[in-house]
Amino acid sequence: MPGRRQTRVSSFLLGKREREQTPDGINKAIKLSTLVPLKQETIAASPLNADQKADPKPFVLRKYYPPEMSNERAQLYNSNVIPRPIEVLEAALKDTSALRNKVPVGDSVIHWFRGDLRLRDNKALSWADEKARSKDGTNLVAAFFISPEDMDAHVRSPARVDFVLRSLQVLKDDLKALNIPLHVGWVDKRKDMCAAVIKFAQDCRANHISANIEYEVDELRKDAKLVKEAASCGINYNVLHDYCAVPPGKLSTGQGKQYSVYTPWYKSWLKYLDMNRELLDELPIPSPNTSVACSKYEHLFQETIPEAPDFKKLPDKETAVRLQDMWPAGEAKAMDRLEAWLNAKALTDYHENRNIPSIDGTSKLSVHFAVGTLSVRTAVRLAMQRNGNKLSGGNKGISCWISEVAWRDFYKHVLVNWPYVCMNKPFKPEYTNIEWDYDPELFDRWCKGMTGCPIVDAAMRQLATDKWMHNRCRMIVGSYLAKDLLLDWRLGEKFFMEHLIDGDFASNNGGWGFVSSAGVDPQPYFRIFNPDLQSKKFDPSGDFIRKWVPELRSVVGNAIHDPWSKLGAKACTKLGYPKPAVVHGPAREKALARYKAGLGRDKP
Ligand SMILES: Cc1cc2nc3c(=O)[nH]c(=O)nc-3n(C[C@H](O)[C@H](O)[C@H](O)COP(=O)(O)OP(=O)(O)OC[C@H]3O[C@@H](n4cnc5c(N)ncnc54)[C@H](O)[C@@H]3O)c2cc1C
Repeated sequence: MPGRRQTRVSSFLLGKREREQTPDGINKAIKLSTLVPLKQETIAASPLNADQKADPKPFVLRKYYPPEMSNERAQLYNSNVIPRPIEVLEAALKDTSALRNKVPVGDSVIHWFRGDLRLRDNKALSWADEKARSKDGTNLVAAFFISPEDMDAHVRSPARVDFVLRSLQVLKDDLKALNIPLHVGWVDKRKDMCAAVIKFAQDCRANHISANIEYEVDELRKDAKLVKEAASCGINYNVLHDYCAVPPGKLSTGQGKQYSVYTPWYKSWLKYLDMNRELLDELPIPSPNTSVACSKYEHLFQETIPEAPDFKKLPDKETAVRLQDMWPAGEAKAMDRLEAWLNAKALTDYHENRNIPSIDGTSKLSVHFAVGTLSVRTAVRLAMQRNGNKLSGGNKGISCWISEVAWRDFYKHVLVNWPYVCMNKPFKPEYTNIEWDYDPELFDRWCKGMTGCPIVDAAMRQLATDKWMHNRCRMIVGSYLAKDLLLDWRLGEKFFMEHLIDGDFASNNGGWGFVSSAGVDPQPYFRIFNPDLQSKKFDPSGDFIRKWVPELRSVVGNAIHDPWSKLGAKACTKLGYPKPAVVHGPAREKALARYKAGLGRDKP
């Protein structure tokens, strides 16, 4: 194919996650010289003309390019030589506990909202409420800080940013009804976040700040820093586990290690929750501030929710209105959706239909879990109650749904225990050695849903329009990218984050690890999806393809799954449907050979 570039690029990263922190003496393996020069703007991946020179860095997409961590360094986390960021946070809490325990209540208590944009069933918010109510005249004050640099570093999609801002408006109104002000601050540089939070607390004469723990590496480090800096100012910064039904670190194998395979982890998750049902107890919404006491915060009540920074704005009004209709924001809408789902026949049929993308057979609650407008505890508790108080067994659809919700916990546990997955490092370090193709034309076709593989194209176009993709399709397009196209899976991972409304680091990274085989093992075997068979099995009628690929709407029967070989080039050209980018059989052989070579063993 003219202009096609085949370039091996393994020494730089494909998006910023984490700059490697380099405690003295243990960062020798990191070659800082491999850093790619800074570049601010996204470079669109586009085909080259035959006479254009191949760019050795076709996928330099973002401004931060820390080098990929060495396998040796990743191993240092596994062998407990480098403390995990959660351990650093725990140590900071422990070291400052004497100081923090002595802090008097103050004029107000701050709750810092982050990925928990709700009042109901919110651990740290409840703690702050209790603290505020422990002294007469103390107010509960809420805060949220927008940082464009954080949005950039976490690769937030404009759709997700928009959803968060809409949810903040709802939250502000709900809090106002309780006389609780919500301050939405703006912090340009993420390095200034701790200072901004402390300053806000001091302005409100607050001695206590609460927040729920976020598990991404940079967030854990930020919290550890804030615990110490706040303590040195006489402020108690208290963080609690809230984002999982079972907090990370609670489950371990017989050898005391974190599980890396889902099924035994899930059995342990069920057992733990059964033995500790109180973990699912609902926490009350905060009690109101007295209007007299909080009148001094009038200026905070008057504040408006800022707009998204320019680089995270939706492209136009029409898209904004469409997403608003499709994904109503805020806690009340999350509960409406959960309640409707718990009463829907689709829930009891979930085990049978959840893999069929043409059926509306899943909850579509992921965006609410991602931004915290819904607590996972609430969802599991209510589903369990609907299932005769059983977490497993009982109704097949309901127990299957609970087991899917558990995947979300699983990937957060993985992230906490193997923090290097947050640093562009595959869970299985040996997968670093796979030689990926970095072909801009193939990547461009995948992104645009123009691969000539109908089920892949339908799914990618669903993502472009709805900012959401069905789970089965996420697996199909992921496997197609990493195995049929042999493109670096991290390109796909990043593209998903840039577009999904429900983009969540742990679940996305876990999903991409699964489809590329470089992640934790859901099944202990290597597999390459055959997109044609997947299409026939999970979209047997072809309705999903017809919905999203208008070029193929008139195609009847099984030809819809593989039109170029069934209808021929002439007919497909007439329909305007692209020629397949690769043929699955040879692509599969090539992928197997590449994986075997990279892993240095007979079988991948
Ligand atoms: C390559 C890939 C990338 C993914 N990226 C994300 C992501 O960025 N954010 C995200 O929330 N999910 C992600 N998932 C998981 C899953 O596809 C979505 O959670 C699901 O499609 C959301 O739709 P739903 O709410 O209707 O799910 P339902 O089927 O109704 O499931 C209920 C909830 O369970 C959780 N869940 C279900 N399946 C999974 C799973 N495989 N992994 C983790 N959690 C799960 C979700 O919170 C979901 O909302 C990814 C999966 C793959 C294979």
